[in-house]
Amino acid sequence: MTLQAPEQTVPPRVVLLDIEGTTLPVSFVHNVLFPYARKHLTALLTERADDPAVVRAVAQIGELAPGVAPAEQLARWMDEDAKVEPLKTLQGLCWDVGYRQGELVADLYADVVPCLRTLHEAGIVLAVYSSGSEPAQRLIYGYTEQGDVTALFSAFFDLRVGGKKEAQSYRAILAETGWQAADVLFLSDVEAELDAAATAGLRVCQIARAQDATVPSQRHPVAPDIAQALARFGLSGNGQGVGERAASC
Ligand SMILES: CSCCC(=O)C(=O)COP(=O)(O)O
Ligand SMILES: [Mg+2]
Repeated sequence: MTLQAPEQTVPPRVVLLDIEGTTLPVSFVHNVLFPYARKHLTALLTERADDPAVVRAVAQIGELAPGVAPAEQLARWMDEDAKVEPLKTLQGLCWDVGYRQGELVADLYADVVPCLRTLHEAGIVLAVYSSGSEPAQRLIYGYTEQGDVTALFSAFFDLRVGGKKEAQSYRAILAETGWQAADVLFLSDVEAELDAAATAGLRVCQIARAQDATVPSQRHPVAPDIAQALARFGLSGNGQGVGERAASC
């Protein structure tokens, strides 16, 4: 049997989680969520033109793409899978209707909820960092097959703090929360995001899901699921060396 040493002896106090490709299959985002938003976005722009969130998003589109019709610019961004705030805000508004009407239910990976529940009970702080808007993140965890699990999370970060491939965004999260960089473990499937988080001093591990065919990182620790990532960082079920923060997933 091969024993793998934990990445560091002191386990993290905070686990910061990406969504797409980490807790939720990429296919759910690209084959369910994005098409749903694409289908409903144009109607949303007209039917909710007075909604302050829509007004603000349309104004942002005007600043980012002057002279382009909002619906046209949104279509371009969706084609490119651009991570821009007004698109993410408006997609979130579309999904809000879909979840409330029972048309959408977040298809989280099976290991996610049991694992996060155990961590939460062990006193580990859980937080989300996704390009999807904070309301969209809350919807995902509010409408899962296992029910509403948003209470497991202490904080939700979106593009308000910056892009996920920028080290400055992770520094902004640390500044806002007061967390120490070395206490935070960031889990993501995207190597460039891990690079940025590591540059800001966070501990990182790639989640390389077989279902998503994630290409394993050559630069960072890699695990096939969240439970095995946590075990690498001393948050495993055997409790060795992690005291009250021991977690079993
Ligand atoms: C939070 S809802 C859907 C995710 C999304 O809109 C997206 O662009 C994926 O972003 P991530 O940062 O989670 O890869
Ligand atoms: Mg991801």
